[in-house]
Amino acid sequence: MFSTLSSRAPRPLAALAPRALPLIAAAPKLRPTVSIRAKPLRALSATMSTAVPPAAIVKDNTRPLVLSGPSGAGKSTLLTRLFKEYPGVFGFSVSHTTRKPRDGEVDGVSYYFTTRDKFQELIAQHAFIEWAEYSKNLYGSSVQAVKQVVEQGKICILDIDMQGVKIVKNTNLNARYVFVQPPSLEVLEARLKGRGTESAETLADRLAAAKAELEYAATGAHDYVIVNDNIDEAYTKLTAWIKEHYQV
Ligand SMILES: Nc1ncnc2c1ncn2[C@@H]1O[C@H](COP(=O)(O)OP(=O)(O)OP(=O)(O)O)[C@@H](O)[C@H]1O
Repeated sequence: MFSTLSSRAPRPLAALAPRALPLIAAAPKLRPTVSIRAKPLRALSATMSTAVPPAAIVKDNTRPLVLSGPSGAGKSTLLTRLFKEYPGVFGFSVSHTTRKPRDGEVDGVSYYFTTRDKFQELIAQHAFIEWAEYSKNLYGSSVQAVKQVVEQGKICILDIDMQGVKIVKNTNLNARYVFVQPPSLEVLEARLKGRGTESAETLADRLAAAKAELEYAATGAHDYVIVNDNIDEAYTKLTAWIKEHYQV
């Protein structure tokens, strides 16, 4: 039930989702079936002159931005750069935890500190986008906490995996979805090895999960896909897309 994939310290909205939560599969995108070449020229020009222009993109900072992709695809690298370039514009939601506060930690700022019973209640209410257990403590990211970031006037970023994406799609958060894709599974493996965070076992788990992530992305579940071959180019694509869809 609990995630065993992550050997790193938990961070907001980056933990793995519980496998037991209900999943909603995304529908594949439909392609138009009418060929304009079948029409006579006169009809074609009439169609072109009366064609409805594509709807303008509405910039809406209240829509959370979901960044997903296989572990090692480069999400953290891109987000670190984004937060640095646009201080105060983006925010992560505050996570819930059952661990005790450390010196200096403030409830509602560092974490929402909660009891195990209350946490279990929230799980039963499907309040979490993701939750997991690390070192006998529960950590979770709630839909409500995302809304609080939006209420503060920040663009809420969710760095989540496929299971989390499916859950967010089943909420009223009205998010936008960007997928960060590695150039290949071989390159992904090399990057994960290079990061030095994985044992042989977690590496194999992450690569298996990566295949499922790529298959899910191939269904057209995301609004935009960035292949992270070169990090500078990937970052330029991300910021260009953000400027098109958000007021930054
Ligand atoms: N375009 C790139 N070229 C080469 N190395 C890269 C590129 N993008 C990221 N990396 C490196 O790949 C490793 C994985 O990147 P990162 O930690 O950002 O992935 P992630 O998607 O956030 O993974 P996780 O979900 O496990 O946190 C890091 O060591 C990072 O420096």
